[in-house]
Amino acid sequence: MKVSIIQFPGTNCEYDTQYAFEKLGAATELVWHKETKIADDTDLVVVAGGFSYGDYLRSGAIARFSPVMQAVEAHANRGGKVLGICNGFQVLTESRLLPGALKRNEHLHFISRHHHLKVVGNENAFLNKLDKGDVVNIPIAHHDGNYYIDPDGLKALYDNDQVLLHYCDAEGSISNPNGSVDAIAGVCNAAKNVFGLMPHPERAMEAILGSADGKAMLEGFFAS
Ligand SMILES: NC(=O)CC[C@H](N)C(=O)O
Repeated sequence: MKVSIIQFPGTNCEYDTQYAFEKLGAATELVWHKETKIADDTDLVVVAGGFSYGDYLRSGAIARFSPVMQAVEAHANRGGKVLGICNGFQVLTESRLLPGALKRNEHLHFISRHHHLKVVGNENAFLNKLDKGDVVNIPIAHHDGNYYIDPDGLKALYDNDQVLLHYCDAEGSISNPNGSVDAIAGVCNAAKNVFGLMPHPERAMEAILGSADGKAMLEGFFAS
């Protein structure tokens, strides 16, 4: 499996992402945002987390215009898989490759800690190694993680199994750290080849660092 990881000025999770996928056995390449091509044989494009363009204007709003995003869009439109983690999720919503938007956290604070997530949708190329209702423990680190979508859009997401993850507590009851609509932590597009989430599975690859639950999430891509 080959994974292409996109870097913008201000991206800071690309090496963690590379480490995580290589640990699972993938070959990886880093792709600078000025590139206009991504390797034709890539199986997965990951838009990594961080603070692209310093989060000026709005998180992801400037990165969305980088040259590489045309190649990411072309890859997605061919049915290729794309995963956006945290700032990558913000870039994908700004690009309209994913529905909804990420607003400033409700309480206006940056949050950096582990948080539990409940699997809502697993019939996709991302979370198929987990069962619906499974609870995983994954770090979050953001100030703009407050997912918003209007009521019609929300209904469409549930009708089409596009809601992937809810924020919850260790027992699986809803626990919303940032004000997201329905405590949504991750979604996919209607075609189910573009995925985005605010939490960082690439930072949860070994128990000694707090959790290895990220493995089971990312392993889904190896199954399909
Ligand atoms: N860890 C990250 O990717 C940070 C995401 C984003 N820039 C925010 O703070 O909301």
